[in-house]
Amino acid sequence: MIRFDQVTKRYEGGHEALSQLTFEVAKGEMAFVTGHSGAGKSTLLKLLALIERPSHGHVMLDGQNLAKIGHGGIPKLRRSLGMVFQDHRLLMDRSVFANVELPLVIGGIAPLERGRRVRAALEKVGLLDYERQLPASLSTGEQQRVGIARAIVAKPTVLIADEPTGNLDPQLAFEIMGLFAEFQQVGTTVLVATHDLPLIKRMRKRVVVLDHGRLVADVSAEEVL
Ligand SMILES: Nc1ncnc2c1ncn2[C@@H]1O[C@H](COP(=O)(O)OP(=O)(O)OP(=O)(O)O)[C@@H](O)[C@H]1O
Repeated sequence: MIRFDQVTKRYEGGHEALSQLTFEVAKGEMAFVTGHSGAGKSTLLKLLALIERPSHGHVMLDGQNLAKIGHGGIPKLRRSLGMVFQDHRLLMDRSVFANVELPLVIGGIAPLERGRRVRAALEKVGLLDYERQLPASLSTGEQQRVGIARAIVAKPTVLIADEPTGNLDPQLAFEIMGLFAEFQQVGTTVLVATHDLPLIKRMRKRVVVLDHGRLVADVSAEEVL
């Protein structure tokens, strides 16, 4: 489903954020990407979302070489790829419903169908009763769940998340990760970047470890102690 083939990313100024990175994530698998600050975790996810492009090598998503997707193809790619960020990036002056609905509006989905899908997404994250509220009236954990509902509302085949639990206490973080694991259970491929090792250990999923842009360990779910 996801394949990095000898991927190097060098930012302007010569810094190499990823060096000859090769790994695969199978369809329906859930994996963590971890490593020190600056190891290249966010860069890896940005290449998948076409926020950045590799300097060398190929990134494949669902059998498609991302290098072949031009600017015009990016919205379509982003509909098959749900993205969750640490700072959830919600529109604070719009209701929870409107925030979650946004990808469907952009995708040209009809209003009736939008309502159905938004409520299904809010139900999955346990926020069905919150649709009329503004994000500011919700707790940090609830706001993060709105961000997750928005990421999954268009039923993406792949879900990527960059430090999605960074601001949350350990129990809330575990619950949010549990949500990602539930999406995996219904067939979504999930890739989560985090430096939270205790949380990774609790989840018992595959772990890809980066160090200065290089893959230094790839630990299967069964091997996680
Ligand atoms: N737009 C950019 N321009 C130049 N250098 C960048 C850019 N984005 C990231 N870098 C550099 O690339 C390296 C990898 O950064 P990246 O954000 O991918 O790491 P990370 O593992 O996600 O770190 P963190 O855990 O702190 O978020 C770092 O040295 C960073 O300074």
